[in-house]
Amino acid sequence: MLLSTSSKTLNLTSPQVMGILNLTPDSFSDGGRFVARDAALRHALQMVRDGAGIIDVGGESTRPGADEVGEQQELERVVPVIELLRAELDCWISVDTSKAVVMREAVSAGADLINDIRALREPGTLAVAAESGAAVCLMHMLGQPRTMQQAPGYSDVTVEVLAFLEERLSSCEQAGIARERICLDPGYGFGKSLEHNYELLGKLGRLHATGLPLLVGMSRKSMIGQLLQRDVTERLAGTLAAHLFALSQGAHIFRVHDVKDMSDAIRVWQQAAHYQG
Ligand SMILES: Nc1nc2[nH]c(S[C@@H](C(=O)O)c3ccccc3)nc2c(=O)[nH]1
Repeated sequence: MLLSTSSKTLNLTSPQVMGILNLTPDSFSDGGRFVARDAALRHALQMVRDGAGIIDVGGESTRPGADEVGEQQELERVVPVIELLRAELDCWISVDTSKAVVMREAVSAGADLINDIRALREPGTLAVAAESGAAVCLMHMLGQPRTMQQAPGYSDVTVEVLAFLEERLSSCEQAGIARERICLDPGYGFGKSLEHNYELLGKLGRLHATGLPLLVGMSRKSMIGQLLQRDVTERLAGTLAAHLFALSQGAHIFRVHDVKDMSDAIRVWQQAAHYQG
């Protein structure tokens, strides 16, 4: 299975680790320690050495209740770092944004993948993504980050997430974005209760109905913390378990903070899976 841009292809026959590069002062787990650009570059270089095939650059915290970040502020955080990474790294670079202008400038600066938690529903984003030639990740979210965790409700979370992603898929195809450029993400932690998240993980295989690559991101999230009663610095074991379960269900891309640990876990899992009956 592959994920393509208009000029590059990512080979997904092997699991790909997406390393998180938070450039936000209020990002809930890194506490903004990577705001300085050289620190961001050093962290990205280390994540590539540790096995990351994609670096995900984010300038807007999507922490529930987080304040919206302005366009100019997000541009100033994200674009110079993507330029720096592009000059130094051969890996894929993704930009975690929902703003059309940030998508356009980030791809111009060298981003290969638009990672939009709002699945290209904001004004102008479908057109910008289509003309950018970049790959796209469409993620499910119920509501908006400020309110999404207040009382999320579904009749069948897996059915509804799949229906949402298929609707966004057809909007993308109508806008001229080829399926080969698209991967899908159930959006763990985005408008889901603890039970919704685990049902969505247990039934992740249902999303293969789309025939598209699946990206999952559960790293250090409350679905781990609430279940285990662990704070954000103590969620590595739970994060690895959740992502290896997703791998066993055929997921392709894993968005994590702890790249070295995820890379090691994948290698051990693959060594055993190689001999499976
Ligand atoms: N595609 C894709 N992009 C993503 N961006 C993020 S923000 C997330 C975090 O853990 O950084 C987060 C979620 C909730 C609160 C704070 C931070 N999560 C995803 C994901 O699950 N999938």
